[in-house]
Amino acid sequence: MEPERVVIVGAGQTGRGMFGALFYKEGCYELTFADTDAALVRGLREQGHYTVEEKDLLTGSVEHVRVDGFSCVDVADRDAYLDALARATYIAVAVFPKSFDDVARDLAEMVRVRKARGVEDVAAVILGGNFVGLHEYFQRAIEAQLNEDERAYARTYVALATSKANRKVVHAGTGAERFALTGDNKSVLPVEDCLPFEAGHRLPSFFHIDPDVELSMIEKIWSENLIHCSLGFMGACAGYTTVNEAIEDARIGALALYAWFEGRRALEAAYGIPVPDEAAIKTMMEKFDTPYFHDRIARIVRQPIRKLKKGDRFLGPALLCIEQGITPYFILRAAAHGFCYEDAAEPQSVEMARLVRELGIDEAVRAVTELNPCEPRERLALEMLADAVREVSCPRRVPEVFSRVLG
Ligand SMILES: NC(=O)c1ccc[n+]([C@@H]2O[C@H](COP(=O)([O-])OP(=O)(O)OC[C@H]3O[C@@H](n4cnc5c(N)ncnc54)[C@H](O)[C@@H]3O)[C@@H](O)[C@H]2O)c1
Ligand SMILES: O=P(O)(O)OC[C@@H](O)[C@@H](O)[C@H](O)[C@H](O)CO
Repeated sequence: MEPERVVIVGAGQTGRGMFGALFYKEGCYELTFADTDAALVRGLREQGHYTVEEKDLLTGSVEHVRVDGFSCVDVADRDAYLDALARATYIAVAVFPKSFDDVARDLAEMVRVRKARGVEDVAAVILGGNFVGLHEYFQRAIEAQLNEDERAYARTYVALATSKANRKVVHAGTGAERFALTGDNKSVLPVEDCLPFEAGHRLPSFFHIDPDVELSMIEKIWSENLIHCSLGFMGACAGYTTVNEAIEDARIGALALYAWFEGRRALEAAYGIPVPDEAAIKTMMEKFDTPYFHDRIARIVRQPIRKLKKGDRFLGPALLCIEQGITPYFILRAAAHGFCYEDAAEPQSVEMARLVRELGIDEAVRAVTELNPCEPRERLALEMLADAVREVSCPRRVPEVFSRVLG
């Protein structure tokens, strides 16, 4: 029997370091990496392998996984790319939200190719990315491009499943071999319980079929990513370069934890998800401050405008807090730091600084977050966030007339 094929869309850190390594270790799949970055595709193809360092963040023990025997395809090479998609049993997507529409367009084209070929084997599209509502977003975006027959075909033979791709993976850095990655060693991938394979079909052993992955994504993004980015934003303002430095600054560590608590209390009130106990909190903090991994703040805060939008790691839990009668003081205070640092190498931070300069704080906060001032809860979040930006940026922004009075 031919091996099942896997296409990984987005051959970056998560694509190679989590999906790639996990599928490779199964030992029974034919792997293809697809990417829009022509140099990455060419380089991976030439080298023919890459290494992932899988680390236990608490003990420092390490396993090196050398991934090889894969193919690579440039998304611009349409025939080859669509052919690979059409022949795959699993398609794992690991891109940022700004690329979701492009990937949805390609998946819709894949549906047409499969239908035209009369393919009746199921394909499972495993969606990854820090985004609340992955399944719904892709379903809408794909179906919007299909006619009624194609939609009916897609609903029968192409399953979309949200997954919680939560391995922390970064480039291995200077001195390491080209394309090498390093990260934690999470060995399971929670996957939505909706794969319509026939009875007896063997799923990858690392799939952990979960009845409510969308809710665990909400939990992950609105608490773990919330504290991560709170440390990142406040750390960036303090001039730190790694999350370890930020958490070792007792004040920043405590403020980030308070933000996390607000999010956790809201998750408990709204969804009944218990607030983790002290031991779990200690482990989480130890993993952030591990001596074996130095996550760069520049990575943690990348694309700050995305991170400050309505459903993401700050405004998602902040609005949930307001809905549940909890004041999201520390969440919005941490978020405010995103408006108060400027990194010339990060286009979205440069853009935010421009918005604040040209529009003033209130309008800049509205433009970045896309909160609706006519909706009472969103209006409260907007006003609290704008005031927090005023407070956090105070020494630099006190109007001249006040500073003269205040001396
Ligand atoms: N790195 C992590 O630790 C981590 C952990 C959990 C979740 N995530 C999430 O995974 C996603 C990817 O993050 P990453 O760190 O791997 O980023 P990355 O930049 O390393 O990889 C993204 C890759 O996608 C490619 N790409 C962009 N548009 C594409 C398209 N239309 N088709 C195919 N490829 C395309 C890019 O060229 C790039 O190689 C994000 O949503 C991120 O939030 C990352
Ligand atoms: O990937 P982003 O940019 O959405 O967020 C940066 C980090 O918080 C994130 O990559 C975490 O390391 C990851 O989500 C861990 O599961």
